[in-house]
Amino acid sequence: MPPGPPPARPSMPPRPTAPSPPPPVAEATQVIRTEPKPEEPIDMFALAGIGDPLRFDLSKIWQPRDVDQRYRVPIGLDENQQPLLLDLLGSKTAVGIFSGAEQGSSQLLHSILFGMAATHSPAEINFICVGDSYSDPTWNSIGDLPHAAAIQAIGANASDEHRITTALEGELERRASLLSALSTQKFTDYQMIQPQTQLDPMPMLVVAINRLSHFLEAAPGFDQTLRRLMSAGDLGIRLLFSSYTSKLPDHLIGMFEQVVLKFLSKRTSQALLGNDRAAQLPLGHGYLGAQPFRTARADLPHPSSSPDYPVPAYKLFADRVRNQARPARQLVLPPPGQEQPSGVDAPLPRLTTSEDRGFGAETASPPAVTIGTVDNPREHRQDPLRLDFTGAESRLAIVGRPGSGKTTAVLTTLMALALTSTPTEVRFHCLAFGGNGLLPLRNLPHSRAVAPSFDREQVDQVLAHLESTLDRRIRCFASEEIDSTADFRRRRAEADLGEEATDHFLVVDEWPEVHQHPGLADRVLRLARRGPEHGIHLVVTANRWDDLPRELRELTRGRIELRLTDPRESLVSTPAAERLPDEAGHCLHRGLWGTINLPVLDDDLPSYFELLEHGLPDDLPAKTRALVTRIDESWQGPRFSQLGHERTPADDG
Ligand SMILES: Nc1ncnc2c1ncn2[C@@H]1O[C@H](COP(=O)(O)OP(=O)(O)OP(=O)(O)O)[C@@H](O)[C@H]1O
Repeated sequence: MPPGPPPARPSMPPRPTAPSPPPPVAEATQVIRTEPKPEEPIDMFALAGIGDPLRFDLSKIWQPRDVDQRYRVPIGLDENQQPLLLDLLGSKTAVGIFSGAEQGSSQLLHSILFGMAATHSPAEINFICVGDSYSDPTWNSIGDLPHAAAIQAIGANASDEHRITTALEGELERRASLLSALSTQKFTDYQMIQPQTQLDPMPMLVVAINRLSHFLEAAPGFDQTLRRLMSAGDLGIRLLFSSYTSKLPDHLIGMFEQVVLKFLSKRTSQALLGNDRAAQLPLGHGYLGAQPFRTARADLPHPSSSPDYPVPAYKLFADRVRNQARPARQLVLPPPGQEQPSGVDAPLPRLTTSEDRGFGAETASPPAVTIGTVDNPREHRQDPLRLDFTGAESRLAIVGRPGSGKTTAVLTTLMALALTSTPTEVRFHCLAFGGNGLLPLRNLPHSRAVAPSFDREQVDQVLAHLESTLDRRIRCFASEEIDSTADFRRRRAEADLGEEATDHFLVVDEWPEVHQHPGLADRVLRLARRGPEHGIHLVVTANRWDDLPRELRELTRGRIELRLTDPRESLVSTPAAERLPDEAGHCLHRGLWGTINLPVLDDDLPSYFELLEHGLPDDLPAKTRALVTRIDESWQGPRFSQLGHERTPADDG
C-alpha cells in the first residue's frame, strides 16, 4: 500500500445519470471532529467518529449501536461533503471494489476493514482475509485486530486452499446449526435472541478477498466455496472483495454492491459503469453504485510521526485495540508442523515416579494413547492424534515411503504406552525387520522381544508365545464367560482369572520381510483375526499399502498414512495424500492431516530457534535410550523374561 497522502486532486467527477438513493446517516458520523476540505485526504478514523487513534476513549468506541445504525460503515465523503455509508446489512451479500492495478481498490478494502473495526466490536464483526501470495501488504496490521478470525495468503503450499475452504464450509454449517437451534433463519434474529440463551454469539463475518480474480487463479477450489457463501442464506456472512478486472465468476453477477475507482481502461469502465467515467477518475475518487465520492483512508501518516518515518494511523489504532477485547473465534489455526515437534510426553499429565507404577504418567487402562496432533479445519480446532487400542486401532497399519517416519511413529506409540501403562498392563513383542530403529526398546521392562529378522529362532518364539497366549485366552474367555476385553480387564481387577489381562502388542516393522520366514504371514494373520478381541493387538508398517496382503489391509481399520511415494496409492484420499508435506512425521489419520510426536521427552528437544538453525539433533536415538533406561530403572514390579536379552529372573506373562 503506498504510504503518504494522495496528490491534490480536482473537484468531484461528474455524476452518472442513474439515480442513487440518499445515503443513510450513521450515529458515528455525528461526532466528526474536523470536516476535511475537499482536497484534503479523508482520514477513516475521523470519519468513523473515533478521531485520533492515539486518543480515542477505548471504553466508548464499541458501544452497541441502534439496530438501524449497525453494520453501516463510512467509506468516504460524497459530493456534498457528507459521509457516504456502506450498509453491510443491505440487500446484497457482497461488496465489490474495482480499480485498475494499484489504483486504490486494495487500499480501500483495507481502510473499510479498519472503518468497521473502529465502529464495531469483535463481538459484532469478525474478518477473514484471503488473497494470493502478493496480498500480505493489504492485510497490514489486520492480524493485530481482535476482529481477525483468519488471514490466509494462498501461495505454493497445497494445503492452504483446502484449509481455508474447509474452515469456511465448517463455519457455514456451524452457523446454520446455531440458527436452527433457535428456529430462526435470519442472523439478525439470532443476534437478538442469543443473549438470552447459552448459545455462542454470532458476529457478522466479513470474508475479505484481495484481488479476487488473481486469488481464484491461485486457489481455483475457492470458487465452489464462493458459490456456497453466496447461496447460504442469511447466516451473517458478507463478502468484501477487490478486483482489478470486471470479469467475475457467474455466481457473483448481480449479487454485489459495486464500488468503482480509477481504471486506465475505458473498456473496463464501460463494463462496470456503462460509460468511460472510471477512466477519467482521479486517484482516490470513485462511485458507490452511481454515487460519486472521495475515498477515506486508514493509512494517513499520523501527525505525531516524523515525515522520514511516517507511521500510518491504522497501525496506531491496531496497537491500541490489540488484546482489548475477546478475540474472534480463530477459524484457521497455524498448520500442523509449523511449530517445533513435540516430545512423547507433551500430551501426557505430569510425569512422576511411583513405587507401584514406576516412571510415567498416572493414567488408567485401557490402552489408548495420544501420539501427536491432527488438524481439524472444519471444526476450527486441532485435536489429539489418539490411538485407541480398545477399538479400531487394535489393528494398526503405519504406511509411508522410506524415511517418512514409520519406525519413529512405532517408537512414539510404544513409548507413550510405556509411560501410561505398567509392564503388567501392556507388553511389546517386536519383529524389528526395518533396521535397528526399534532396538532402543529392548531395555524397556514392557518389551518381551525385539527380534531382528536374521534371528529366526527368536522370531518363531515371539509368534509361538503369542499364539499360546491367544489359545489360552480363547479357552479362558469361554470357561469364564468373558465376552469382551473390557470385561476381561474388569474381571482381572476383581478376581484371579489365572490369566494376566495384559494387552499384548505384536509389532511387525517392515511387513514385506515376513516373506523371508515361511508361514509367518499366515501366523500373523491368524493373530490379527482373533487377537484384538482377546487383548492381542497388531501394529504393522510398510512402504506401500500394496505390500500388505489384502486381508490384512481390510482388517487394519486403524491407519496412519505417512507421505507415500505415490499419493495416488492412498487408502485415505489421494488429494489429501498429495497435500501432505513431504516431511517425516506428517501423516493422515482418520482423514485428517497430523504430525507425530518424537519418542523423546519434550524437555530433550531443542528450542524453536535451535531447530530452525540446526534441524533435529542426531542424538535422538540416544535420548530415547536414556528415557528407556529411566523407565526401566524406576520399575520395581514383577519382571518377565526377555527373549535374547535375559536380565532378570522370569515370571513369564
Ligand atoms: N515425527 C517426526 N517428526 C520429526 N522428524 C521425524 C519424525 N519421524 C521421523 N523423523 C525423522 O525422519 C527420519 C526417518 O524416520 P524413520 O526412520 O522413522 O522413517 P521410516 O519411514 O521408518 O524409514 P525407513 O522406511 O527407511 O525405515 C528420522 O531420522 C527422523 O529424524
